[in-house]
Amino acid sequence: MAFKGSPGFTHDQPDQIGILLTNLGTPDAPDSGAVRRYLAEFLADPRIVEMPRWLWRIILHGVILRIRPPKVAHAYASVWREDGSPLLVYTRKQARALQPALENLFQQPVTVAMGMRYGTPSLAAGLNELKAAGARRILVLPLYPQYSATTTASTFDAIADELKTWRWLPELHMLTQYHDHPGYISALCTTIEQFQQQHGIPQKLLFSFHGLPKRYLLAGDPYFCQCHKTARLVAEQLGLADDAWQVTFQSRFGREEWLQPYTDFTLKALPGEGIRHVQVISPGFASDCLETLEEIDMQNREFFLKAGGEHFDYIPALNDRPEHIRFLADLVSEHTGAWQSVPIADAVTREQLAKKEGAGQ
Ligand SMILES: C=CC1=C(C)c2cc3[nH]c(cc4nc(cc5[nH]c(cc1n2)c(C)c5CCC(=O)O)C(CCC(=O)O)=C4C)c(C)c3C=C
Ligand SMILES: [Fe+2]
Ligand SMILES: [Fe+2]
Repeated sequence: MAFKGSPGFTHDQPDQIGILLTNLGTPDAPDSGAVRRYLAEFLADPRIVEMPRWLWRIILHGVILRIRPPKVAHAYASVWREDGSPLLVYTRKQARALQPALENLFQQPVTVAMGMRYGTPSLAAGLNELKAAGARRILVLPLYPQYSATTTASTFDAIADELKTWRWLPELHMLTQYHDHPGYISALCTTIEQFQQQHGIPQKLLFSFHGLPKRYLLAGDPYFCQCHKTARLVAEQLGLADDAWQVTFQSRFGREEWLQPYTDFTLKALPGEGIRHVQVISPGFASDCLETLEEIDMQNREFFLKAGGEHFDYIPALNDRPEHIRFLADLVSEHTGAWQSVPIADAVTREQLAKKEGAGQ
């Protein structure tokens, strides 16, 4: 087999630092065809659905990809923006804002690229963008605060698949979680406090995280515990009473039991317990997306109000809020310390080389 060469590199280029921000991915358009292509790639990932392949292939292609795409495309259409899918739009904004923040911090050029685990732009495209920019030290930062094999490890699989084809590997570091990082917890507290200054204090603050089959927790996935720790740290920092907050899990898929309690069941039950004003935050989503804007802010809002609730607020994701970008820059800085101290001036730049040649040296 032939390994891909590295036309982006020559030996005289400085060893830049490159950051690859990654997220889950989203369809290219809010229509059935694009959603089917996206779901076919997403749901074929063995990290997402752990089931004998032959059986899953029959269910996926025989049932799910025939029934689900039109329904899900309709949901996407309800949150689609002029500039595209919210998940992609916000992740792109994060990458664009992070680059100057990091250059300011490091006082040296840094390239930030963005890639999606499923769909476009792919993780391979992001890695190749960094390579073309001369980045020989690459930090991969999946925007998943809580580790799960379904998301974080799956991102690693795709990074490894691409790097398997490279001849000259970069120095590589991949973050796997930041669920209890003080900067992340503080960014969440700031966004909650600012939101509450405008919307008031609810009777209950719900921390709603994307769910997983309970089987994955029992098999050792730390995701459930990390979600609980994130919520507890935020509640502690905000000084919330025990009955003023709760952790729930959303976005169930399929028939087996997922992590409990379920967000939708909880919101339907809360008015009966005398809770008329809730606020929901989804701290596991670094960027707003279908699962927050449609599932929480539309579907679950309706469940709560129909059950007798009076006031429902969704607190937006951290997205490109300044405190989020500052935190991400600090996080990257903490994990690239050694790289920052390796002077890139050690490598001879093109300009220096040209000068030397010009001077006949
Ligand atoms: C089928 C199993 C699924 C697992 C396990 C799962 C885990 C998981 N997902 C996210 C984050 C996101 N998921 C999103 C959408 C989405 N998730 C699943 C299924 C599983 N997710 C599906 C089928 C879909 C697509 C929509 C649908 O058909 O209902 C999204 C939003 C994407 C977007 O385009 O906006 C995110 C983000 C996490 C964090 C996670 C495990 C921890
Ligand atoms: Fe409100
Ligand atoms: Fe999901």
